[in-house]
This record gives sequence, structure tokens and C-alpha cells, in this order.
Amino acid sequence: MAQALTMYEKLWRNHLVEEKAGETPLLYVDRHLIHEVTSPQAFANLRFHNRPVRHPERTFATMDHNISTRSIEINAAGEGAANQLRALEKNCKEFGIQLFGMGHKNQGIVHVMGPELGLTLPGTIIVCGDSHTATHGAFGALAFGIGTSEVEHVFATQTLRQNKAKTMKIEVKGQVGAGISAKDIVLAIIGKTGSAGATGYVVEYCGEAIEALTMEERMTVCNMSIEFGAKAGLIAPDQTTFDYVEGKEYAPKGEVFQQAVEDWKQLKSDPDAQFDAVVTLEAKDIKAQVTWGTTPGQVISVDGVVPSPDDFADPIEKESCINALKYMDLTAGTKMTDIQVNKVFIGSCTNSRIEDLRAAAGIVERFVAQGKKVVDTVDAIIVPGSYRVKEQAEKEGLDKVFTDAGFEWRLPGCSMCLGMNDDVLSEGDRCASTSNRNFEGRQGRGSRTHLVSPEMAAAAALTGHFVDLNA
Ligand SMILES: CC(C)[C@H](C(=O)O)[C@@H](O)C(=O)O
Ligand code: SF4
Repeated sequence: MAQALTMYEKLWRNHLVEEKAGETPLLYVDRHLIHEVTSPQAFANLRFHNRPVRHPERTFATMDHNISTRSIEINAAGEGAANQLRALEKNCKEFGIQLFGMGHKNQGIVHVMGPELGLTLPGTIIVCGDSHTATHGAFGALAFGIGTSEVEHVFATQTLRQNKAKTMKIEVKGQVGAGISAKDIVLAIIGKTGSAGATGYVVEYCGEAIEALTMEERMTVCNMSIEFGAKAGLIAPDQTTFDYVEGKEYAPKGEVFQQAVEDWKQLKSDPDAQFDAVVTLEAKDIKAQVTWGTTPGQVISVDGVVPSPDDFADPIEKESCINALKYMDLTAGTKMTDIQVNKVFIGSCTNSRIEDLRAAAGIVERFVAQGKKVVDTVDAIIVPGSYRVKEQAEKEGLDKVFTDAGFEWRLPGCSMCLGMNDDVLSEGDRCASTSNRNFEGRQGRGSRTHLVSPEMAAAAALTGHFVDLNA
């Protein structure tokens, strides 16, 4: 009988070009996504060596990280940004790569754009010079971030050298309670494993609570795989996946699609496959999550209090709690619902898809019905993940729900997730953010980030603090 394999092992086997003793194995790459920040040096080296891009038709580019969210003018976010954007334009033209540039209907954050166009397909290997490439693992694709020298290698050869990772199964048993989002699930997972808990592993999320998620929710979960150290995150493709992919612009059509579905059904881990590690959570125990510290693992339920260094036995965790409380200007024992914010950011490749905006708008409407608006002391911005998301949201009137309540409705991009454009927090600002990183200075020097779901961010905008929406 053939050996039982995990999904990761199957994806690996299907893409292995060469494995020689004493050499790092070589894998075939199906799809290469690029953006303005991590590609210029790779293009420069290609040019220097007089090499073409091996498969320009397997390579797709977008502009996302440092574009303005106020104007589609290429110069709108300053000279440095404009230089990178122009370089991408020039490089894509010269090397024959499809670019979704400023104002293109397909433009968006690279990890939002790929899936919604059907560039992200089950069973493929997808790479991008960006750590949140793990997002695409939601489709049962082996997707991971690579460095700029690897970007060059993929450009030149459409292959990549990779060592095999260990495998971890993360099972979320049963069903989550009402109002608990995918963001809460993944934050709870990271809270349990710790911020480096999956270092060296490819994680596979499974269990009833994961199977019940929509594709967009699965992307939110896989997006944060890198935030607890995982090389990649995977979810087995199923009918939810196939239904989502069918009809997308770049997805296979007709009989080819039907055949692909039959192949994709074979990808799931064999029932008796062995994982190197297993983590289990009970979905019913997961409550709405808010980070209090400066790693995503420093997270607690919204009905809890800011922890004290004494809560941690491990000396490193204790120390990191002391430092986080200082940076975050928080006092142990403070109720999470008493923490006041002055900024709200709804966006990023974690939570800027149409379902995220619908969820946030739903909460806004609930509070507006009670006579509330974005509180005076809070600046709140909504940044859709792509032009397609923006268009859909406007068609549904969500932009109006937000702007009527006092939010700013911006153009798509990475925006305040990392503040490479002018969407930056100021020193001392405290932000409820739907993004994925909360390390010191991530959204602006001296600024403080609390990672939350779109629902929680919306509630924070309309009340000025975190809210236990289930209370
Ligand atoms: C700019 C890019 C290299 C970076 C990443 O790889 O993650 C960015 O997307 C981020 O989220 O910090
Ligand atoms: S939205 Fe944030 S996390 Fe995602 S790719 Fe852009 S900068 Fe990175």
C-alpha cells in the first residue's frame, strides 16, 4: 500500500523537479506574483545577466504597498514611492509581464487580487516576495513568501530551491459561537501556540470550524500563518473552494475545470497521514479576540483584562509582557473593554475583502440604529483590498453606510497596515486595526496597534473602545 501522505507532502511530490543527495531540492513554481517593493533588485540582476523571465505568462504584478489611498496619481505618495512604481511599470513592460497598475480594474493588494481573479488555484505552488503569501494556502495551494534573490531565481528558471518543512495539524473542533469571526479563530490559535509556535512547520488547518468557513474567511486564517512562524498554511480544497474558483477570470473553464476539480479532490491529507505536531482547539471556547501586546500571540478575549507579568511563568514571556505593557502604555488588570482608541483601520490582506466590509458595515448599522456615529475623538478609515472589492462594496451601498457614519472611504492598497504611504499613525496613537502585525512602530513610530476583527474595529470606531458584542 502506498504511504499515507499529508496535503503538504502531496503538493511537494507533485512539484519536485530534482532531489539530489547533498543538494537543496528543486521545486516547480506555477504562479509568481510580484509587487513594487521586492521586485526591483531582482529585475536589475536579470538585466545585468542579460536573462529573460522564463515564464512571463505565469507571472503577475500589481501595485499595492506604497500607493496613495487618496489619489490614483502615481506621484501622490511621494517621490520614493513613485520611483518604485515607475520601475515596476518599466520592468513589466520590458520583461513582458502583465501588470495591474494604478487604477486598473484588477489592481489590489497582491493577496486579495490573486484569489479574486482565479490566479490562485488549488494544487499549485504560488510564491511572491511577500511574507503574507501564505494567504493563498486557503485554496490548498502551497504558497509562501520568498526573498528578493529567490524572486530573481523564479524569474530566471520558474523553479525554486526549498528544504522540506515539518508538518503541523491544527484542528479546530466543533463550531464557533455566534459573532465569532475567522480573525478571532486565528488569533486564538496564535494565542495558544505563541508567536513562534509554528516555526519550521507548514501548518494545515482542519476540523469542523475550519470547514464551515467561506473562502474569504479561510484566507484570513491562512494569512496569519506567518505570524506564528509557519512557512505556509494550508486548508484542504472542498466544494466551497471549487464553487469560489469556478468562473473566475483566470480559472480553467468547462471540461478542463471539471477535470481539475477531480484532481483537486485528491489533494487532501490521507486519513492516516502522520503530522510532526498536532494542536487542537475547541471552537466553542473561542471568544472575540484583541491583542494587548506587541506580538500577535499577546492576545486575549475581549471580556478579559490586560495580563500582568506575574501571569507568565516563563521568564522570556514575563519580560516580553513587561516591555509590551510599557510600549502599549497599558496597566495590568485593565478591562479590555476600557481601552480607548483614537484610530481605526479596516483593511489589509487579512481583512479587506467584501465579506469583511459587509461584516463591519453590519456592526456600523447596528450602532447607527442606536443613534451613534464614529466618535469625535476617533479617525476611522476603510481601505478596500482591491478595486473589485471597492466596486462591489459601492454597488451594495456599503461605502455610504461607512461615510454616513463618519468613516473615510479610501482607495485600495496596503495603506495603514504598514504605513509605507502617507497613511501612518503618529506617536502615541492607539489603533484598532484589522491587519496582521502589531510589532513596535509597525503602523508608525511610537504608535500602538491592537489587532482585531472587522466587527471589533467597527464597534471601536463607534464607541471609542473595544466592545464585547456578545455581552
Ligand atoms: C514589503 C513586504 C516585503 C512585507 C512582507 O513581506 O510581509 C509587507 O508586505 C509586510 O506585510 O510587512
Ligand atoms: S496588506 Fe499589509 S500584510 Fe498584506 S501585503 Fe500589504 S503590507 Fe503586507
